[in-house]
Amino acid sequence: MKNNTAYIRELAALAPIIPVLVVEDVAHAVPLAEALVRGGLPVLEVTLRTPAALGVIAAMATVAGARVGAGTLVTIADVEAAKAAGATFGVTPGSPVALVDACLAAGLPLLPGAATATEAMTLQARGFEVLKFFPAEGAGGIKTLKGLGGPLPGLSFCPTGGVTPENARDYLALSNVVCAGGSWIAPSNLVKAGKWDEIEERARHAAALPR
Ligand SMILES: O=C(O)C(=O)C[C@H](O)[C@H](O)COP(=O)(O)O
Repeated sequence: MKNNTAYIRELAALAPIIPVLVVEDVAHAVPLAEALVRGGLPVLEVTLRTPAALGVIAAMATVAGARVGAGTLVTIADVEAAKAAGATFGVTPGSPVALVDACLAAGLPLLPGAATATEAMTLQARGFEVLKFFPAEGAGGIKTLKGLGGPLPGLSFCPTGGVTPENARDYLALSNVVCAGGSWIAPSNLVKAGKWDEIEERARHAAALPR
């Protein structure tokens, strides 16, 4: 578990924001990843929400500097497919035991999802120290993270779900937040329209957020 934590901490240290990506066309993968890396966001979470996602992961993995992970890991088959496609880390919205076991068995470093104290404590007992706080805004946002920080000072979080350019600064200012995830840097409409310059610009702003 030391390795898992070290790997996820290393990713979190690379940029304050992890762009959450929903990509429908494999042809968009390389220019999108290149724009995000150029903009200073090298850690990419490709959600397995589209039929193209595994191909997107494989294509993005060829981009120099990109650290490509798979999000929306929900089933054991997702874990195996993501690993085979070349994902170097995984992200789950929640953390059923069998899913966490599958990631450990696959040797896929994991940012496991948690929304409550019990979920966070269960993961901590298994050795995870950095968790995805999801869905961040829906689960109480900054107030909940502050609350968890009292009794669980050994845990760090990557809040995702409802993080925006407006509230990202406040999340990142919390002592138990190491980075945050969000879809605003590369929303589907900009990806579909091939607006790589606009995405790079959004990435640049996000990469400059203080923490
Ligand atoms: O599919 C997953 O596993 C996810 O990670 C869900 C994402 O966290 C949110 O969809 C991002 O939330 P927004 O930035 O509010 O759009």
